[in-house]
Amino acid sequence: MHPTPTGPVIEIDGLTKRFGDTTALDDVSLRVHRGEVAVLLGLSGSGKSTLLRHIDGLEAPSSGTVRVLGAEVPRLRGRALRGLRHRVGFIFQQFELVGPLTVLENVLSGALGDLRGPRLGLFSYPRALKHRALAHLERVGLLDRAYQRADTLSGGQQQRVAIARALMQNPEVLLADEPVASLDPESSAQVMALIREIAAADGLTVLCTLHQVDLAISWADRIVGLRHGALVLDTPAEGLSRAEVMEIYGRVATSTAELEAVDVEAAGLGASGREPAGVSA
Ligand SMILES: Nc1ncnc2c1ncn2[C@@H]1O[C@H](COP(=O)(O)OP(=O)(O)OP(=O)(O)O)[C@@H](O)[C@H]1O
Repeated sequence: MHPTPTGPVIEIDGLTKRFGDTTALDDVSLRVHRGEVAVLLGLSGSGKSTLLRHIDGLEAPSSGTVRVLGAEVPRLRGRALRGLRHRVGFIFQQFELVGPLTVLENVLSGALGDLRGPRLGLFSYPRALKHRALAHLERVGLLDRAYQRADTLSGGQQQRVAIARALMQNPEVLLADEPVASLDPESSAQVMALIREIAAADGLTVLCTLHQVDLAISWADRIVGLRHGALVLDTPAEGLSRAEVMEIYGRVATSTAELEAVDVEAAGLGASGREPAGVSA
């Protein structure tokens, strides 16, 4: 359990990020409070990953401020930056596990920040850490897979291992960058339900990018929409209609077929990964 709220966990003000001629984020201001579960929606290239990366100090702003858990992230260096990253778990679309290692070793690697020096093999980890790792595996329903090679698991199982690894940090914030983009609908639903359950139990603040509009509405407390790097929607998810959300994508779609077509393009499964034809910015 984490301390009671004393203000926003994530405070972003006037954040602009340019990569050469590309404005990836355009004057974004956002507050996320402790325990909130928010989804970032937007077309491919709208700046979602770049926003998450600023929160973890992986990108530095061109202008504006990013405060996370009270720290000015762009000013952090060395130990202070590692300290922040310890409190912020990050899970990714491609799980980022070490395939030939066991599931348990992958989970244990989440605690490497607590240990001095590299670790080779299971015997090199303290027993107490192994117990913690096994407890997290039990929590994600994979205790029976602890000694299996990570790359022999299904995609959904691998993402659950990645969640267990993130939990080894005992994080206060969880960032998830398209955590279910490579999963089938059933595994997606399981992984998202698991994140929600853990967030509620541990008081985690979650910011998650997704491409599935319906899943976002049913799963999140709050929907934040980015379009061309600018924040164009920030609203509670409850009661939100799909059509309202689709405005993020540049138009109000009218038919189910049209909505589905936009979802496919938004997920980068369409031909271009850019805005649908006929969309005006
Ligand atoms: N390191 C970089 N160098 C140059 N351009 C970058 C870099 N990172 C991101 N961009 C550009 O910034 C814009 C936003 O990219 P970002 O990855 O944040 O979008 P996204 O909404 O997460 O997209 P997707 O849904 O496809 O992951 C894009 O135009 C991208 O090409």
